[in-house]
Amino acid sequence: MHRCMLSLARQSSRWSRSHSTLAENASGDPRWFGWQVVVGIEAHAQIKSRKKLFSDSWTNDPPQPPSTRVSAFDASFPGTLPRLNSTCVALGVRTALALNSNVQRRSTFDRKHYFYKDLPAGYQITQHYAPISLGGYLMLANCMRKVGIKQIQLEQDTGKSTFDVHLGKSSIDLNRAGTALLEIVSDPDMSSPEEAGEYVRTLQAVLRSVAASDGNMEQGSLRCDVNVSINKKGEPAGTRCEIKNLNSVKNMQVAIASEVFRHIEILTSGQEVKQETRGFDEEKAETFSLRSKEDAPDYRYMPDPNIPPLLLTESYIDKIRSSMPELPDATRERLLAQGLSAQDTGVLMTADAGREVGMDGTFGQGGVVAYFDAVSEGRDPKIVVNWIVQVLFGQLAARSQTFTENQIMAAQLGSLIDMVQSGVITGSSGKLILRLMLDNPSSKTPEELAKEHSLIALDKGDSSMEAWCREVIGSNPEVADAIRAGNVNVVNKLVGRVMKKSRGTADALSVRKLLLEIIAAKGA
Ligand SMILES: Nc1ncnc2c1ncn2[C@@H]1O[C@H](COP(=O)(O)OP(=O)(O)OP(=O)(O)O)[C@@H](O)[C@H]1O
Ligand SMILES: [Mg+2]
Ligand SMILES: [Mg+2]
Repeated sequence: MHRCMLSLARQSSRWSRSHSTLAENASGDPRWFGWQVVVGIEAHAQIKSRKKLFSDSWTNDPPQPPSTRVSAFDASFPGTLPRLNSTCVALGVRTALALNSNVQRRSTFDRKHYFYKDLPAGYQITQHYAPISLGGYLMLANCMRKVGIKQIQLEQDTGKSTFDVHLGKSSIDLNRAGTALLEIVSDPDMSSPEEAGEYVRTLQAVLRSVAASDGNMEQGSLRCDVNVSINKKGEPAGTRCEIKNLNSVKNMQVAIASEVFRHIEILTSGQEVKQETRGFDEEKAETFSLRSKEDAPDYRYMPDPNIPPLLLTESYIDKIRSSMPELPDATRERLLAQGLSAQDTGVLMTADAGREVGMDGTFGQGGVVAYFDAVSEGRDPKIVVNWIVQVLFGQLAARSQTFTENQIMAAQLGSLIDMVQSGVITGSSGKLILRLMLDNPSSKTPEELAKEHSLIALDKGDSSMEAWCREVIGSNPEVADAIRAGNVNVVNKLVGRVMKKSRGTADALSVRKLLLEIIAAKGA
């Protein structure tokens, strides 16, 4: 990545040097003075369903040995027929509604033909002529932009082929073949790499909130093709190039910027941009040609004769509409209204790993926001978010675990927080109990653990607390003298020693107070 950024910086400075005259009448982005950038994104989201789009085969989650999750239909055996998975349709409709798109009462499936080793049928089933949903938009909060959605279509994923250079052999894995995808096609409404990045992140959050997809670019459950063109202000849109196979938001942004610089160089040297499909070389931070428009395959789209039109009733769509979960914009507003900082809200929402979907498309538990909601029920949200973000996330990170591995139940964390708030245990004992719960997950209550480990906070009047204070004063007479002479701050040295003796069960403020009382009484 470092190299990518360097290379971009190089290109950027080269450009601004050679075109400094344009800078004076600059319009828009200083990185490409005088030019307008247009970006449209085709996102392919893998639908989080346990079965494939047209077969009864399980999907490959968690990943299984190659070609063990494949039915005769996915392997394209003669005589097999597709049967549409209703969960995938429900999740498609849910996504469409979340993107303010118009769900079509009638949609159809088509065959898109091309020959590739990971596509046994020689065609992919998609919705070319009549997609499940048309129109819509996504609001980007930071850059204040409304990005239009052109359409959303249901389609099949392909298998995977890998090439072993040492053996000189290609291998095909059909586990992914036939898995359901949603292709979400945006309008060309974005005008910078950053806006494209925000679009993808916002889309990820929406997909996760409706539990339609994990939307993870690195793991391939969200794959984006970006279309980029440039033009001068007031002139018609330029010729677009489509960049495929981008595996992170960061790479996507670098690819767009490098593509913009490439178009500028072509246009300023008097040539024309050719419409192309391009790949992205991460090492060089550059795009490269895959095929030109002339070489584009003729997909010979035709209606799939084996799949009848998908007819959705208004009441079916309404039922899904009325069971829609809270969408990210609404969640953010709700958390902010509860007094959480923008930063904590962002952390909770970013960590919200998505929810499990049942076979019927119903939601289970699992997301960070749902966890926060459960713990903060009847408690101060700001205190709860602090425990989750600072303490729990910190401890999980120290164990290289993610939130999905968190074994502390919301009820356990809730009573732990109550115990600290009411002074039954000290804050440091609370953190210790949380660590114990992570190390040895069990259904034990924090109270039981506190008793088991003798962590119940000591009263100021507790005899052992007074004994420890006297002991510490006795062995540090010079500190006691300094305090009597007016240097009260050094009492903290003694507080630390008493806390150590109490193994954190004493409350620091009470210890401080008691120490000062004893020292003053002695001095009198
Ligand atoms: N001038 C342009 N500059 C940048 N992007 C554009 C421009 N015109 C259209 N686009 C974007 O290009 C994408 C076109 O996607 P679409 O699925 O409609 O067609 P396709 O790329 O030709 O087909 P395929 O699905 O086979 O890749 C859309 O996201 C659209 O917003
Ligand atoms: Mg497309
Ligand atoms: Mg395309």
